[in-house]
Amino acid sequence: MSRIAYFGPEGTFTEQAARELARGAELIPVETIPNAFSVVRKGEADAACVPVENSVEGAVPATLDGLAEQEPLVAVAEALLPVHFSVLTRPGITDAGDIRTVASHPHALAQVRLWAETHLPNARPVATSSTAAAAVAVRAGEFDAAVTAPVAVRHYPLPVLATEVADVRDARTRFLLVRRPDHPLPAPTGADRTSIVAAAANRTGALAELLTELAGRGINLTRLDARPAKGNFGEYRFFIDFEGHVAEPRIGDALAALRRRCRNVRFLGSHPRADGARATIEPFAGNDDFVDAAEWVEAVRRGEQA
Ligand SMILES: O=C(O)C(=O)C[C@]1(C(=O)O)C=C[C@@H](O)C=C1
Repeated sequence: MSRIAYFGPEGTFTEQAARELARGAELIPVETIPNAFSVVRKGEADAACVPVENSVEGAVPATLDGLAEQEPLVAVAEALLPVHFSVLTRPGITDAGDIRTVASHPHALAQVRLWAETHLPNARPVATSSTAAAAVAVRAGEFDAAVTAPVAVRHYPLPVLATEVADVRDARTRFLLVRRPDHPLPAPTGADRTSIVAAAANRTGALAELLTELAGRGINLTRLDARPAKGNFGEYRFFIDFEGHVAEPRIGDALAALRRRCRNVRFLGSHPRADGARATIEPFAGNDDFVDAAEWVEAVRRGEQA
Protein backbone atom coordinates (compact mmCIF):
# COMPACT_ATOMS: atom_id res chain seq x y z
CA MET A 1 0.00 0.00 0.00
CA SER A 2 1.36 3.44 -0.80
CA ARG A 3 1.89 6.01 1.95
CA ILE A 4 0.75 9.62 1.69
CA ALA A 5 2.03 12.23 4.14
CA TYR A 6 -0.36 15.15 4.62
CA PHE A 7 -0.24 18.53 6.34
CA GLY A 8 -1.91 17.57 9.62
CA PRO A 9 -2.61 16.78 12.37
CA GLU A 10 -5.86 14.86 11.82
CA GLY A 11 -8.85 17.09 11.08
CA THR A 12 -7.21 19.63 8.73
CA PHE A 13 -8.71 20.59 5.39
CA THR A 14 -5.61 18.96 3.91
CA GLU A 15 -6.57 15.61 5.45
CA GLN A 16 -9.90 15.81 3.59
CA ALA A 17 -8.07 16.57 0.35
CA ALA A 18 -5.68 13.65 0.99
CA ARG A 19 -8.65 11.30 1.53
CA GLU A 20 -10.08 12.44 -1.80
CA LEU A 21 -6.76 11.82 -3.58
CA ALA A 22 -5.56 8.78 -1.59
CA ARG A 23 -7.24 5.84 -3.37
CA GLY A 24 -6.69 3.40 -0.51
CA ALA A 25 -3.27 4.71 0.54
CA GLU A 26 -2.14 4.86 4.15
CA LEU A 27 -2.36 8.49 5.40
CA ILE A 28 0.37 9.88 7.63
CA PRO A 29 -0.20 13.23 9.38
CA VAL A 30 2.84 15.53 9.44
CA GLU A 31 2.86 18.82 11.41
CA THR A 32 4.39 21.16 8.83
CA ILE A 33 4.47 21.53 5.06
CA PRO A 34 8.32 21.39 4.89
CA ASN A 35 8.21 18.11 6.82
CA ALA A 36 5.62 16.67 4.44
CA PHE A 37 8.01 17.40 1.54
CA SER A 38 11.00 16.11 3.46
CA VAL A 39 9.49 12.66 4.21
CA VAL A 40 8.79 12.25 0.48
CA ARG A 41 12.31 13.34 -0.50
CA LYS A 42 13.76 10.85 2.00
CA GLY A 43 11.54 8.06 0.63
CA GLU A 44 9.64 7.62 3.93
CA ALA A 45 6.37 8.39 2.08
CA ASP A 46 5.40 7.96 -1.58
CA ALA A 47 3.59 11.28 -1.87
CA ALA A 48 2.59 14.37 0.11
CA CYS A 49 -0.69 16.27 0.11
CA VAL A 50 -0.35 20.02 0.76
CA PRO A 51 -2.47 23.16 0.26
CA VAL A 52 -1.22 25.40 -2.59
CA GLU A 53 -3.69 28.25 -3.08
CA ASN A 54 -6.86 29.67 -1.59
CA SER A 55 -9.35 31.73 -3.56
CA VAL A 56 -9.40 34.45 -0.87
CA GLU A 57 -5.90 34.48 0.62
CA GLY A 58 -3.86 33.35 -2.39
CA ALA A 59 -0.79 31.14 -2.40
CA VAL A 60 0.50 29.13 0.55
CA PRO A 61 4.12 30.38 0.85
CA ALA A 62 5.52 27.24 2.54
CA THR A 63 4.28 25.11 -0.36
CA LEU A 64 5.74 27.38 -3.04
CA ASP A 65 9.13 27.61 -1.31
CA GLY A 66 9.18 23.88 -0.61
CA LEU A 67 8.63 23.08 -4.30
CA ALA A 68 11.29 25.54 -5.52
CA GLU A 69 14.05 24.45 -3.14
CA GLN A 70 16.01 21.21 -2.55
CA GLU A 71 15.47 18.13 -4.73
CA PRO A 72 12.68 18.42 -7.32
CA LEU A 73 9.18 17.12 -6.62
CA VAL A 74 6.30 17.08 -9.09
CA ALA A 75 2.55 17.48 -8.61
CA VAL A 76 0.62 14.49 -10.01
CA ALA A 77 -2.93 15.33 -8.88
CA GLU A 78 -4.97 18.13 -7.31
CA ALA A 79 -8.16 18.52 -5.26
CA LEU A 80 -10.37 21.57 -4.84
CA LEU A 81 -12.34 21.86 -1.60
CA PRO A 82 -14.98 24.37 -0.50
CA VAL A 83 -13.74 26.24 2.58
CA HIS A 84 -15.88 27.46 5.46
CA PHE A 85 -15.06 27.15 9.11
CA SER A 86 -16.38 26.02 12.48
CA VAL A 87 -15.45 27.93 15.62
CA LEU A 88 -14.77 25.64 18.60
CA THR A 89 -14.35 26.94 22.14
CA ARG A 90 -12.77 25.93 25.40
CA PRO A 91 -15.33 24.05 27.58
CA GLY A 92 -16.88 26.36 30.16
CA ILE A 93 -17.05 29.46 27.99
CA THR A 94 -20.67 30.65 27.99
CA ASP A 95 -20.30 34.14 26.54
CA ALA A 96 -18.43 34.91 23.29
CA GLY A 97 -17.35 38.18 24.94
CA ASP A 98 -15.17 36.09 27.29
CA ILE A 99 -13.10 34.74 24.40
CA ARG A 100 -9.72 36.51 24.59
CA THR A 101 -7.74 34.43 22.08
CA VAL A 102 -8.79 32.83 18.80
CA ALA A 103 -6.27 30.50 17.19
CA SER A 104 -5.87 29.10 13.70
CA HIS A 105 -3.71 28.82 10.59
CA PRO A 106 -2.99 32.35 9.25
CA HIS A 107 -4.95 31.63 6.04
CA ALA A 108 -7.98 30.62 8.11
CA LEU A 109 -7.74 33.66 10.43
CA ALA A 110 -7.59 35.93 7.38
CA GLN A 111 -10.77 34.34 5.98
CA VAL A 112 -12.83 35.03 9.15
CA ARG A 113 -11.41 38.44 10.14
CA LEU A 114 -14.67 40.38 9.62
CA TRP A 115 -16.76 37.70 11.33
CA ALA A 116 -14.41 37.71 14.35
CA GLU A 117 -14.51 41.53 14.61
CA THR A 118 -18.29 41.31 15.10
CA HIS A 119 -18.71 38.03 16.99
CA LEU A 120 -15.50 37.82 19.04
CA PRO A 121 -14.94 41.52 19.84
CA ASN A 122 -12.43 40.84 22.66
CA ALA A 123 -10.41 38.11 20.97
CA ARG A 124 -6.80 38.44 19.82
CA PRO A 125 -5.92 36.26 16.78
CA VAL A 126 -3.08 33.79 17.35
CA ALA A 127 -1.41 31.86 14.50
CA THR A 128 -0.97 28.09 14.82
CA SER A 129 0.65 25.68 12.38
CA SER A 130 -2.76 24.48 11.09
CA THR A 131 -6.48 24.73 11.83
CA ALA A 132 -6.43 21.34 13.59
CA ALA A 133 -3.37 22.34 15.66
CA ALA A 134 -5.51 25.23 16.96
CA ALA A 135 -8.17 22.75 18.14
CA VAL A 136 -5.45 20.68 19.87
CA ALA A 137 -4.22 23.84 21.63
CA VAL A 138 -7.73 24.80 22.74
CA ARG A 139 -8.21 21.29 24.17
CA ALA A 140 -4.94 21.78 26.05
CA GLY A 141 -6.31 25.04 27.50
CA GLU A 142 -3.79 27.26 25.66
CA PHE A 143 -6.37 29.37 23.79
CA ASP A 144 -10.09 30.14 24.14
CA ALA A 145 -11.28 29.41 20.60
CA ALA A 146 -10.14 27.70 17.40
CA VAL A 147 -11.16 28.33 13.78
CA THR A 148 -11.22 24.86 12.21
CA ALA A 149 -12.39 22.71 9.35
CA PRO A 150 -15.94 21.41 9.97
CA VAL A 151 -14.56 17.84 10.42
CA ALA A 152 -12.19 18.86 13.24
CA VAL A 153 -14.82 18.55 15.98
CA ARG A 154 -15.02 14.79 15.29
CA HIS A 155 -11.37 14.47 16.28
CA TYR A 156 -11.31 17.13 19.01
CA PRO A 157 -14.69 17.17 20.80
CA LEU A 158 -15.20 20.80 21.92
CA PRO A 159 -18.26 23.09 22.19
CA VAL A 160 -19.23 24.50 18.78
CA LEU A 161 -19.85 28.27 18.87
CA ALA A 162 -20.52 28.70 15.15
CA THR A 163 -20.51 26.80 11.86
CA GLU A 164 -20.35 27.83 8.18
CA VAL A 165 -18.23 30.86 9.09
CA ALA A 166 -16.59 32.66 6.14
CA ASP A 167 -16.19 36.34 5.23
CA VAL A 168 -16.28 35.38 1.54
CA ARG A 169 -18.88 32.87 0.37
CA ASP A 170 -17.83 30.00 -1.93
CA ALA A 171 -14.16 30.20 -0.96
CA ARG A 172 -12.05 27.28 -2.16
CA THR A 173 -8.59 25.89 -1.51
CA ARG A 174 -6.63 23.87 -4.04
CA PHE A 175 -4.40 21.04 -2.80
CA LEU A 176 -1.61 19.16 -4.56
CA LEU A 177 -0.44 15.57 -4.37
CA VAL A 178 3.32 15.68 -5.00
CA ARG A 179 5.87 12.90 -5.42
CA ARG A 180 9.45 12.33 -6.49
CA PRO A 181 9.89 12.78 -10.25
CA ASP A 182 11.11 9.19 -10.93
CA HIS A 183 7.61 7.93 -11.87
CA PRO A 184 5.60 8.17 -15.10
CA LEU A 185 3.55 11.38 -15.22
CA PRO A 186 -0.25 11.13 -15.29
CA ALA A 187 -1.55 10.86 -18.87
CA PRO A 188 -2.91 14.02 -20.56
CA THR A 189 -6.71 14.42 -20.46
CA GLY A 190 -7.31 17.70 -22.34
CA ALA A 191 -8.17 19.36 -19.01
CA ASP A 192 -4.71 19.56 -17.43
CA ARG A 193 -2.55 22.04 -15.57
CA THR A 194 1.21 22.42 -15.87
CA SER A 195 3.30 24.24 -13.25
CA ILE A 196 6.80 25.66 -13.37
CA VAL A 197 8.98 27.94 -11.26
CA ALA A 198 11.53 30.18 -12.93
CA ALA A 199 14.13 32.44 -11.35
CA ALA A 200 13.98 35.17 -14.01
CA ALA A 201 17.10 37.33 -14.36
CA ASN A 202 16.96 40.74 -12.65
CA ARG A 203 16.89 42.83 -15.83
CA THR A 204 14.40 44.76 -17.93
CA GLY A 205 11.79 42.56 -19.56
CA ALA A 206 12.97 39.19 -18.18
CA LEU A 207 9.54 38.19 -16.85
CA ALA A 208 7.76 39.63 -19.90
CA GLU A 209 9.98 37.45 -22.14
CA LEU A 210 8.92 34.29 -20.30
CA LEU A 211 5.24 35.22 -20.43
CA THR A 212 5.52 36.12 -24.10
CA GLU A 213 6.80 32.61 -24.90
CA LEU A 214 3.56 31.25 -23.42
CA ALA A 215 1.26 33.90 -24.90
CA GLY A 216 2.82 33.48 -28.36
CA ARG A 217 1.90 29.79 -28.28
CA GLY A 218 -1.69 30.53 -27.24
CA ILE A 219 -1.21 29.07 -23.75
CA ASN A 220 -3.61 30.37 -21.10
CA LEU A 221 -2.13 31.08 -17.63
CA THR A 222 -4.09 29.98 -14.56
CA ARG A 223 -1.83 31.51 -11.88
CA LEU A 224 1.21 33.74 -11.48
CA ASP A 225 2.89 34.18 -8.10
CA ALA A 226 6.17 35.71 -7.06
CA ARG A 227 8.27 34.72 -4.03
CA PRO A 228 11.64 36.12 -3.00
CA ALA A 229 14.55 34.08 -4.41
CA LYS A 230 16.12 34.49 -0.92
CA GLY A 231 19.48 35.58 -2.34
CA ASN A 232 19.80 39.22 -3.33
CA PHE A 233 17.09 41.62 -2.18
CA GLY A 234 14.69 42.31 -5.06
CA GLU A 235 15.26 38.99 -6.87
CA TYR A 236 12.20 36.81 -7.30
CA ARG A 237 11.10 33.36 -8.35
CA PHE A 238 7.98 33.26 -10.50
CA PHE A 239 5.52 30.41 -10.13
CA ILE A 240 3.54 30.02 -13.34
CA ASP A 241 0.62 27.62 -13.84
CA PHE A 242 -0.92 27.21 -17.26
CA GLU A 243 -3.38 25.06 -19.14
CA GLY A 244 -2.04 21.94 -20.85
CA HIS A 245 0.24 18.94 -20.30
CA VAL A 246 3.98 18.51 -20.93
CA ALA A 247 3.18 15.51 -23.17
CA GLU A 248 1.45 17.85 -25.68
CA PRO A 249 3.59 19.21 -28.54
CA ARG A 250 2.47 22.82 -27.91
CA ILE A 251 3.39 22.64 -24.20
CA GLY A 252 6.68 20.82 -24.86
CA ASP A 253 7.58 23.56 -27.38
CA ALA A 254 6.80 26.26 -24.78
CA LEU A 255 8.81 24.56 -22.03
CA ALA A 256 11.80 24.23 -24.36
CA ALA A 257 11.55 27.97 -25.12
CA LEU A 258 11.34 28.83 -21.40
CA ARG A 259 14.42 26.71 -20.77
CA ARG A 260 16.31 28.58 -23.53
CA ARG A 261 15.31 31.90 -21.95
CA CYS A 262 16.01 30.85 -18.38
CA ARG A 263 18.37 28.01 -17.34
CA ASN A 264 16.90 28.29 -13.89
CA VAL A 265 13.46 26.88 -14.70
CA ARG A 266 12.05 23.90 -12.80
CA PHE A 267 9.14 21.72 -13.97
CA LEU A 268 6.65 21.24 -11.11
CA GLY A 269 4.22 18.83 -12.75
CA SER A 270 1.39 18.25 -15.25
CA HIS A 271 -1.84 16.72 -13.98
CA PRO A 272 -5.62 16.77 -14.52
CA ARG A 273 -7.44 19.84 -13.21
CA ALA A 274 -9.85 19.23 -10.33
CA ASP A 275 -12.47 21.49 -11.93
CA GLY A 276 -12.27 19.57 -15.23
CA ALA A 277 -11.98 22.81 -17.25
CA ARG A 278 -10.61 21.99 -20.71
CA ALA A 279 -7.73 23.99 -22.16
CA THR A 280 -8.53 26.94 -24.40
CA ILE A 281 -6.94 26.26 -27.77
CA GLU A 282 -6.26 29.26 -30.02
CA PRO A 283 -6.89 28.64 -33.76
CA PHE A 284 -3.14 28.74 -34.57
CA ALA A 285 -1.92 26.84 -31.51
CA GLY A 286 -3.46 23.36 -31.40
CA ASN A 287 -1.18 20.33 -31.06
CA ASP A 288 -1.91 19.48 -34.72
CA ASP A 289 -0.69 22.95 -35.71
CA PHE A 290 2.63 22.35 -33.91
CA VAL A 291 3.05 18.88 -35.46
CA ASP A 292 2.11 20.18 -38.91
CA ALA A 293 4.54 23.13 -38.61
CA ALA A 294 7.42 20.85 -37.53
CA GLU A 295 6.69 18.45 -40.42
CA TRP A 296 6.61 21.37 -42.87
CA VAL A 297 10.06 22.56 -41.70
CA GLU A 298 11.39 19.00 -42.15
CA ALA A 299 9.90 18.89 -45.66
CA VAL A 300 11.53 22.23 -46.49
CA ARG A 301 14.88 20.86 -45.29
CA ARG A 302 14.49 17.79 -47.50
CA GLY A 303 13.56 19.99 -50.46
CA GLU A 304 10.07 18.49 -50.52
CA GLN A 305 7.96 21.55 -49.74
CA ALA A 306 4.40 20.93 -50.95
O1 LIG B 1 -4.92 24.18 8.41
C1 LIG B 1 -5.59 23.51 7.60
O2 LIG B 1 -6.62 22.90 7.89
C2 LIG B 1 -5.11 23.43 6.22
O3 LIG B 1 -5.35 22.44 5.59
C3 LIG B 1 -4.40 24.62 5.63
C4 LIG B 1 -5.29 25.65 4.98
C5 LIG B 1 -4.44 26.63 4.10
O4 LIG B 1 -3.22 26.52 4.06
O5 LIG B 1 -5.04 27.52 3.45
C6 LIG B 1 -6.25 25.01 4.08
C7 LIG B 1 -7.46 25.51 3.83
C8 LIG B 1 -7.97 26.72 4.50
O6 LIG B 1 -7.88 27.79 3.57
C9 LIG B 1 -7.18 27.07 5.72
C10 LIG B 1 -5.98 26.49 5.99
